[in-house]
Amino acid sequence: MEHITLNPATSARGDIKLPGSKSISNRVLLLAALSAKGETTRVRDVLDSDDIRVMLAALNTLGVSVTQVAEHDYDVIGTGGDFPNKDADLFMGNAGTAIRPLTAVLALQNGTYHLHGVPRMHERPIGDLIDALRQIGAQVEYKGNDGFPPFVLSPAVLPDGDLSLSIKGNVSSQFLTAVLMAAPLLKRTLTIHVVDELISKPYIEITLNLMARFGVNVTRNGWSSFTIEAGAAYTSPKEIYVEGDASSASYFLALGALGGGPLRVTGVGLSSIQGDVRFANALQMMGANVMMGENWIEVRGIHHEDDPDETQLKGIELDCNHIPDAAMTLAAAALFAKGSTKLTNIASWRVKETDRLSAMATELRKVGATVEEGADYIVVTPPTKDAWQHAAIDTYDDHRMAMCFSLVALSKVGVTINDPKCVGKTFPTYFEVLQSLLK
Ligand SMILES: O=C(O)C1=C[C@@H](OP(=O)(O)O)[C@@H](O)[C@H](O)C1
Ligand SMILES: C=C(OP(=O)(O)O)C(=O)O
Repeated sequence: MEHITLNPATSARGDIKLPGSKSISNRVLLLAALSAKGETTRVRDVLDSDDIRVMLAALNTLGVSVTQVAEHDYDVIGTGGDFPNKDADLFMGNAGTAIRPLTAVLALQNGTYHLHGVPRMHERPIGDLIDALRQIGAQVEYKGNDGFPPFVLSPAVLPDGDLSLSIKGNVSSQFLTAVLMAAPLLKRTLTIHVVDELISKPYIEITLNLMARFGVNVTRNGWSSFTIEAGAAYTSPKEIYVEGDASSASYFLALGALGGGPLRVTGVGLSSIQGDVRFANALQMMGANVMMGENWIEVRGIHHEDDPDETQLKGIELDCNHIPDAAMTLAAAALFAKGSTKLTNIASWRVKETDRLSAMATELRKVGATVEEGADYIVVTPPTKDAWQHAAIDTYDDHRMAMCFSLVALSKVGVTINDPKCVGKTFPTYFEVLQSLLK
């Protein structure tokens, strides 16, 4: 198996420009494609990674004009919400931000579409979204297991008059995002009722913010209902910049905290629309020194009084429902803290790229930590000074497992990461950027 060994490093410092946000790139590419017919949107600073390639390839197959005009910039021509190709087979890889919104949009295209992905995608739930879409007439036939891809969408049969549906929010917020983004295609007033507790709420704020940038304002009643009026239609903002990826920022911010810093990331900051910028607050709770500008975040560690080479973070207890992706980075940073760290309300970890609660517990133990794995929480107690082990970390085809465990390079034993190329899902150049910061 391919692997990368990171030798023990004593510090991490430097300045990096973040790659574009996965969540924003995929939303904006789709919204640009749904904008008024013939309008061109120049989308700048798009992330170059597997998940975005899945969206770009799907739009291309669907007959949308998407032209790369510079390394990270694309011109997308609006279709008025009506894709030219009405019959397509679409490979969705393992990209939640591609398959979920596209399912809702394609269910309303008056066409026939076969959606499928990698084997893990076929284990990731989508039933709550399909159930919601069926309430407004979507025609969906599962081709494997009910509630999971693969499936075939056929032309919807819409009921008359104003529409409403109920959607469950407790497995993934991407289902609500998908229905919100597709709603203007109905050209009827749609009211969405959210049942059960909605998780990962900040991602809904990203969705609403970007829909507004494309001219669609959603009326909301807190987190319980959302209404999109009949006259809503996407219009192109002509040009839009994708922020840096706040989840990718978390690895570097943690490195700065553990490796002394100063470590500055540019691309996200006070004006970010991504919830994962709040990872910086969690690091602050652990004792790191954090500064933020509009478009940058800088972190320094707190040095141990007796040993200036050691940073001294402290364990925390935190409800991480609002930062499900960056929370994984806290679990890895917890290896270096004084005392235990308990991360709660993270049941969704089990249905992502892998069962992340189980994978995280297994790999943290290999390094020497004591770990308690609950149904929806994890408690990490760091190894004692002599209990650190150099481990070969399995990554379960999960980019975040690989990136999180790279923090262990700052221990006295270093770390080996198996199958490091899995970072291609969101950050293909991660290990090169990392090496430039470690000393
Ligand atoms: O909407 C989005 O862009 C995302 C929502 C989150 O998923 P859940 O809502 O399933 O927690 C997050 O984990 C994922 O990486 C991206
Ligand atoms: C959960 C993730 O991805 P997806 O968009 O496929 O849900 C992730 O990137 O951590």
